[in-house]
Amino acid sequence: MRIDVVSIFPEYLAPLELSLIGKARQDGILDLHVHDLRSFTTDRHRTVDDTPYGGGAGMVMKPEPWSQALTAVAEARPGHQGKPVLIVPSPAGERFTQAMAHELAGEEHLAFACGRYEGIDERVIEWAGDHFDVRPVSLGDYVLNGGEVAVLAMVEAVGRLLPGVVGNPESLVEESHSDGLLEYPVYTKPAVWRDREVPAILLSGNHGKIAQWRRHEQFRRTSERRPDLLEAFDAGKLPRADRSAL
Ligand SMILES: COC(=O)c1cc2cc(CO)sc2[nH]1
Repeated sequence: MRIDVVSIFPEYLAPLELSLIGKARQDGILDLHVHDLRSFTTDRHRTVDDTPYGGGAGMVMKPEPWSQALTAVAEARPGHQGKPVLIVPSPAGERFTQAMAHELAGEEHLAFACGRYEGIDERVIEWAGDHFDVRPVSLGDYVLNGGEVAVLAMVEAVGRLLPGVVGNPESLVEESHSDGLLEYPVYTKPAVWRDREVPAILLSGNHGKIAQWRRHEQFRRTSERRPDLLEAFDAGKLPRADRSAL
């Protein structure tokens, strides 16, 4: 997978050189390029923003530098078929979910446009539709100062799903949201820690009972912390008898 990120703060993406994502880049699994939007300006001051039409506080990102940067990105991999996906982090975007992470992990080429200020001139989003599958995306119902932190999160969420990135692919199966529920609690040695014992079932060696206990805990946690997920969950997957534990 190729990933291109455009930002006025390219150094914000430095953490993507670390840990599993950094190793994926060294291993050639992930081909990540970060571009400074200002290198696509033509004026002496390398201007990327201006005042908003219609008034209001703050500044808006000018369209021309973005069109230059995104054209360069779209042309970066002429060999590959189809339009790259352009993710535009935005508080007004569709919600980023694990399902979307899985969907994006199947793409050949992802591009991320990191807005700052009050956002990017809307005409860029419209224009980009000729070159990209444009997806405004939000990490959640809160507002950051720019798209970079959202991109760090999304690149990690997507990158870790690529084959060869995490050591044991099994660990991707039983994690929160992989089956629509929150994950069960985990424990390790010592068996007793500060007078707190590990649930006895986990020491029983009875793998059927352990699996049942873990499933109960998934439903209990989801019911307590994210009832919205439970409503969305396909009730037919859990026999009624198991719900009695909730
Ligand atoms: C959860 O917040 C976000 O995903 C988010 C993305 C962006 C982009 C901004 C600059 O236009 S502010 C902002 N917040």
